[in-house]
Amino acid sequence: SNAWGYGPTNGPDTWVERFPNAKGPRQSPINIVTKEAQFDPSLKPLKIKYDPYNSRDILNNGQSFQVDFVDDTDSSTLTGGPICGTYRLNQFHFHWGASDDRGSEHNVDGAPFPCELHLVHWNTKYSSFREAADKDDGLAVIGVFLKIGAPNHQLQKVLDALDFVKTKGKQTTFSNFDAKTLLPHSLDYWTYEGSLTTPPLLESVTWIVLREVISVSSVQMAKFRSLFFTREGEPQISMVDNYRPPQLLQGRQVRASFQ
Ligand SMILES: CCN[C@H]1CN(CCOC)S(=O)(=O)c2sc(S(N)(=O)=O)cc21
Ligand SMILES: [Zn+2]
Repeated sequence: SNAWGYGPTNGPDTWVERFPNAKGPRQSPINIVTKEAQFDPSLKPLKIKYDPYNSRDILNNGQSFQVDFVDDTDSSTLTGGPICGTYRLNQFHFHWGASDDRGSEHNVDGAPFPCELHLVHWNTKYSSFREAADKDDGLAVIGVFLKIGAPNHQLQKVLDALDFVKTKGKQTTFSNFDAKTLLPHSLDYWTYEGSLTTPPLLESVTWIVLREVISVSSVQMAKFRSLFFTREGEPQISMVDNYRPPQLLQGRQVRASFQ
């Protein structure tokens, strides 16, 4: 099928054929060169308020798995930081590799991490997530790197649900999950103007990449890799290496919230 993906015939290098944004001026992810990220004292601290009551379900969408949130009120929001106004949490998902030496989308000083968490928020100046998704200031995504170390007990709650969403299209209820428990202690961040890292590659994302990592064990990484890109009953293709490589900065400035 001609659907986009991460394989040899439909992967990131082929996306430009159907999604011309791939050649745009503000594409993501990027390699963050820490020495070139300029401290900006005007950047505010991130203010993150997540209500566990809003978590709804977990879904294998055939490219990653995501935890969806009810976003019809301002109970799970992101404010402050580089953004103006209030952005609501819509979903979070991950990108990971076939082995621990790769998997993240952003790189730091040329190095990838085994996994990267994305928390996707939309600007409430627009009437819905779908309306916000293609506006210059429509989305704000918090990126968190995962590094191999001690098992992450908060993450384990998410991983335990993966047994029920092994194949594309599967979803199950996932309630009462506090996404804040996935964040590191420090909310120091790098920020730059970018895009979705998957088709349609819309240039509508203010990226907020946290400097502090969270831990994940190698056993937990194997659980991510137990998922499939494919539907039940189709020949199985393991869901691994679902990351886009870094894109050209094209003159953009990466700012740091810390010195
Ligand atoms: C598999 C499809 N992924 C995308 C689906 N959505 C786009 C909806 O277009 C109308 S979305 O806004 O939820 C996001 S955020 C995101 S990333 N990796 O940049 O954080 C990718 C996608
Ligand atoms: Zn993502």
